[in-house]
Amino acid sequence: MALCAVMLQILKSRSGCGAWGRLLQRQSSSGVYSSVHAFDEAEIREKLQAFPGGSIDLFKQDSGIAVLTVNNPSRMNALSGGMMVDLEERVSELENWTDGKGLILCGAAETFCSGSDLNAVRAISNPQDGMKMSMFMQNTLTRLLRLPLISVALVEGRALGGGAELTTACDFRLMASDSVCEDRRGIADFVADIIGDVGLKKTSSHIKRRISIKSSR
Ligand SMILES: CCC(=O)SCCNC(=O)CCNC(=O)[C@H](O)C(C)(C)COP(=O)(O)OP(=O)(O)OC[C@H]1O[C@@H](n2cnc3c(N)ncnc32)[C@H](O)[C@@H]1OP(=O)(O)O
Repeated sequence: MALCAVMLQILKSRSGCGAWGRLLQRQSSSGVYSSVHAFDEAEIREKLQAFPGGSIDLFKQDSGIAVLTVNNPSRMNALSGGMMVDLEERVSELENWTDGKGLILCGAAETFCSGSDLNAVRAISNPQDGMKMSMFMQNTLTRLLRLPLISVALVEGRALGGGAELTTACDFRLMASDSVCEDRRGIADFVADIIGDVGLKKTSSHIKRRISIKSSR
């Protein structure tokens, strides 16, 4: 994978100095929602695990660069419930990786991610469970964004819906020339999905810049 090789070189050569060094000093922290918001993580984990399929694979290299792969090729790397739980666990692992410098987030089989698995989304049919799934993912993506690692989303093929959101949890997006990164629900929903209604009022400018990937293609 040529793009991946280029990113590895850039991360290896740049990490640990100047602005990059400052980025590395960011501290991991907890997500947005907790029991204060009536969020019961164990409950939603159990519900998500009822929708298995695919995996999120983490490969930590001795160089300090990790590769996180969204792996569900038969569904264009759609995120099943089990993969959402996997992602949270891989983020926890990265939060505890003291030797880490950089992270490449990519999809298997030369495509990025076609969003949430529509079978799981359809099955989670009531608004309460939908909200809990959204809170779970917002917590995970917030923690991914706050990792003290330089992170790059390597986009080949399609990054759609939740797949496009996933790219916004990285510091940078490197896109193949024929790749597509879009959310068909529109910018407002896109923002709301990432940070939620409460967070919307506090949207920081860097998040707004990330959203502009939709219109920049
Ligand atoms: C946060 C909210 C969200 O993320 S909602 C989900 C937003 N995403 C979408 O709406 C994308 C839905 N998928 C598509 O539009 C197409 O499958 C895309 C990705 C464009 C690929 O088209 P094409 O190259 O023709 O392949 P295909 O449709 O035959 O797909 C191959 C198999 O993969 C499956 N697949 C794809 N995406 C999903 C998905 N998000 N959830 C569940 N399954 C998905 C297709 O159903 C198809 O499966 P099968 O081979 O028919 O069994």
